[in-house]
Amino acid sequence: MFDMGFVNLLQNLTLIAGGGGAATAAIGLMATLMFCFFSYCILYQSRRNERLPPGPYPWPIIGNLHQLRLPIHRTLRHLANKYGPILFLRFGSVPTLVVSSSEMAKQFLKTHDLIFASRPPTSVGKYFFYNFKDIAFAPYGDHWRKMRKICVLELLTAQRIESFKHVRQEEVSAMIRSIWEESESGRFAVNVTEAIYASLANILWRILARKKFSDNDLGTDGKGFTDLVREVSTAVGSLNIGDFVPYLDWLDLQGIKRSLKKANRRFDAFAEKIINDHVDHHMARASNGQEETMPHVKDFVDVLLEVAETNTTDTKLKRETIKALIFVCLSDFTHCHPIPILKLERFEQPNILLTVFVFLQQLFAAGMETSADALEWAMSELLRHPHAIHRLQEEIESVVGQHGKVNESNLASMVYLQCVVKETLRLYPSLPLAIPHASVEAVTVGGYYIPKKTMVIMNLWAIGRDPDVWGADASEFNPERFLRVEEHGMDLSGGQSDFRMLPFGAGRRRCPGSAMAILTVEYALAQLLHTFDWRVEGDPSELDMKEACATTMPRQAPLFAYPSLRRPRRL
Ligand code: HEM
Repeated sequence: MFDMGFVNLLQNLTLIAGGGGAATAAIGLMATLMFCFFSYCILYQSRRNERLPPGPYPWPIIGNLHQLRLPIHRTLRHLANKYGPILFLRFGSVPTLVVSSSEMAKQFLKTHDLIFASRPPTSVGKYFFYNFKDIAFAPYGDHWRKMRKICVLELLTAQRIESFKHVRQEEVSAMIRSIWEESESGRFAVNVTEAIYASLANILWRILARKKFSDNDLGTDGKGFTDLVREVSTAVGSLNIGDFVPYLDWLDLQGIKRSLKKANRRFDAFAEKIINDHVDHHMARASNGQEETMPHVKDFVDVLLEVAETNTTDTKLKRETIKALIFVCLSDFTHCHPIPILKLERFEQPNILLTVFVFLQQLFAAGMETSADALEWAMSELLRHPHAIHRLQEEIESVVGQHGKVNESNLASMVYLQCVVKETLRLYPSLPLAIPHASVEAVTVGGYYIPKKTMVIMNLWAIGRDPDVWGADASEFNPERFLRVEEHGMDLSGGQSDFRMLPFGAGRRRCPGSAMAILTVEYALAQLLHTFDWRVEGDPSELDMKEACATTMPRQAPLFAYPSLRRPRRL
């Protein structure tokens, strides 16, 4: 993510430095350079007085950005090996701290959690997430607290997750069938990566909005959902110069702000369609008297609309209006259409629908790729370690029998499966650099002065592979390590005191979706291995394991493998 952005960034800096002939740009550049130079002098005056953590010396304007290389988490670990587990850098003019050990992570995410619970202001939060109306990019404060509460108490509760059991069952079974069909009964290798991503996207869409969406649901002109996700992903994955060199922000050199605003408009229209669909559905059920007689499983949009109805005074007002309008419409149902209701509502009270939109987008983004990445890495490592596959298959069979189907309730008895998933997340945390934190005030940590508004990057990838904690084989896939007493029963949710690995972060901003993610990954993995034996072309130990550099950390090359049915069965 950062790397692509960095390449763009350097290109753009070179471009404007070249003049381009535009008088405005030239004047802007001169002013900017002078401003940067003086800011730089002032900042480094303070650096001499305070004991900042160690780090390489920054260049004017771009700071240490020129030192970032692909993949960024590896570069940052390399720098940490040289300068220490808290490393001070400057991304443009933004003071940036990289934390690379579990001991230091504990200082930031436990001892001083409150000070580091905010987020740096980025253009993604501003232009795509409706000026930080989301949860993941929102600064610490009232809005974030409200969003977090809705997430934890309404959307991602154990009960709610359980209520979508049938969705996971149906979609994982559909994935298994499609893998078998695509391989033409095991004769051809299948694209396991593609199958996993499609299945997890279907699961998440059904949890969020009741139905799966295809490209055509967004647009039939080839500008469908995939295109939108790609557009946003590119914008999110680009390092916006303006975020780090604020004096250049107004120039929008890479066109990122334009692109985010455009993507936001397209997503907004799509999300509105989803809401319309929910109002339609609700009205149809109400008119048939089904709301009382046939309760249905509520998806996240249902829950959010309900929360909006009951939560606060202003949202209540809006829901009352909706109810009144629905009532009016119901009194003459045949002549009513829900869309005008929503148009009117949006006009009157944009905040509630906005919250729903933002939640939809963000939970999809946060939940889909992360879980899919974990599953594809687990499959990749297992394919390289046949003894681990064998042990896992034996365990699954001992719990469900040869012909039985895996049930989510069986997972608690599958200890080795849990070890495999933990080991995968240790080596391949889906967000290798978490989501940047920001300090809300100056503080001293580990004897070093950390200025206010410092961006803090947790190198979760480096923490999970620290040989001081995990031993000389820290970079090896060895699920058995989690059977040892010290690691057995290790809780990954980040809400406890164990900081040896942090795939879901820790403290106030830890991932609220960890339980759902682990359940989905364990269940899908168990089904994939209980149904099929797997092999790859050539020597499994030679399987390409390079990671791609995106917002998350997927495989660089898709995983292809041959499935063969373990027992004759109907799929
Ligand atoms: C294997 C799967 C997943 C991994 C490895 C993962 C990891 C993470 C990490 C590292 C963070 C940042 C923590 C920090 O800032 O310190 C995060 C935040 C977040 N995750 Fe996940 N996640 C996963 C799945 C999910 C799922 C399934 C959902 C919900 C559907 C979800 C929702 C979120 C949200 C909303 C945040 C922002 C929290 C905040 O800023 O308060 N994640 N996740």
